[in-house]
Amino acid sequence: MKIGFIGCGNMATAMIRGILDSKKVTAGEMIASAKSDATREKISRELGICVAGTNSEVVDFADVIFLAVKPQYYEEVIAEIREEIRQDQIIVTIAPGKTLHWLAERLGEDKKIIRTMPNTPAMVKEGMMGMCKNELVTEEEMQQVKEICESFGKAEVVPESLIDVVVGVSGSSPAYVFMFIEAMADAAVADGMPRAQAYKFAAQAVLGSAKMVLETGMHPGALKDMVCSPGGTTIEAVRVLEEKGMRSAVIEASKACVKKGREM
Ligand SMILES: NC(=O)C1=CN([C@@H]2O[C@H](COP(=O)(O)OP(=O)(O)OC[C@H]3O[C@@H](n4cnc5c(N)ncnc54)[C@H](O)[C@@H]3O)[C@@H](O)[C@H]2O)C=CC1
Ligand SMILES: O=C(O)[C@@H]1CCC=N1
Repeated sequence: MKIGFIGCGNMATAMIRGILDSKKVTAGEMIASAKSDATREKISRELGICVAGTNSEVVDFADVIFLAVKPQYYEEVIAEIREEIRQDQIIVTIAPGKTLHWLAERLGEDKKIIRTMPNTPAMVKEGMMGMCKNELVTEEEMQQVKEICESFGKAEVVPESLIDVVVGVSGSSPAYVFMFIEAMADAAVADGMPRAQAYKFAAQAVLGSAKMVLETGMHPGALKDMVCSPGGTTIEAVRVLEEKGMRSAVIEASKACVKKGREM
């Protein structure tokens, strides 16, 4: 399976690295287009894949084509490649808001389309992707693309009605988690810990807590209770977090994120 990326910024680079490292696809079976000479030189040097100066070259070469440009460029890129896409190719989108219906209207109703939402932890092969497809993509093709995407983390098929929710819970949420880590580290710095050490302690606490949720299968509330000793330190922190509306802030932020995605 030959894989192409139109646009090669943060997300595409992370995904390409994962795919190459998995050895499911060789560098010779991958291509990416980029607009500037500087980006083309960087992709070629860092990833060793074929680099195209035009999006047509990607369409000409690949069986599976990831549209990895920002949502505001989707319309223009689709108009550019629409006539060149063959019915046996699969278009994979990674932008929020662009529904299968919106995409089929522009790409053509006869085109195979998979709509996904990845996230930047793909850079360290700990990504989380939600994906859905139109009826022209077979179950076997979906499975093949899913396996490719699992080379940079986890991937799960969801109904299209949940893709906007995926943006809030995993597509955008790394940003909230980074803010949480930064805030915890700021507090540690305020109490005298060197900054680099503070980031390490805060990030490892988040990593370990996430692993506990995934690996124990226990309820997050029960895991929280295990940390809170009666009359101890943690319950004091929990009391202040509740007073400051932490849960509500996260829920409202995530709902604003999902709402924005639906409007895009
Ligand atoms: N950054 C993130 O955390 C996530 C991003 N996404 C989505 O992934 C997509 C890409 O986002 P990023 O990688 O963050 O953006 P980016 O800005 O890092 O990369 C986009 C690349 O596309 C190139 N580009 C723009 N117009 C082009 C054209 N006409 N032809 C070829 N290349 C073109 C740009 O020069 C740039 O290198 C977006 O749709 C975004 O919404 C999805 C999930 C997470
Ligand atoms: O902020 C955004 O619009 C993109 C989509 C999910 C993460 N970043």
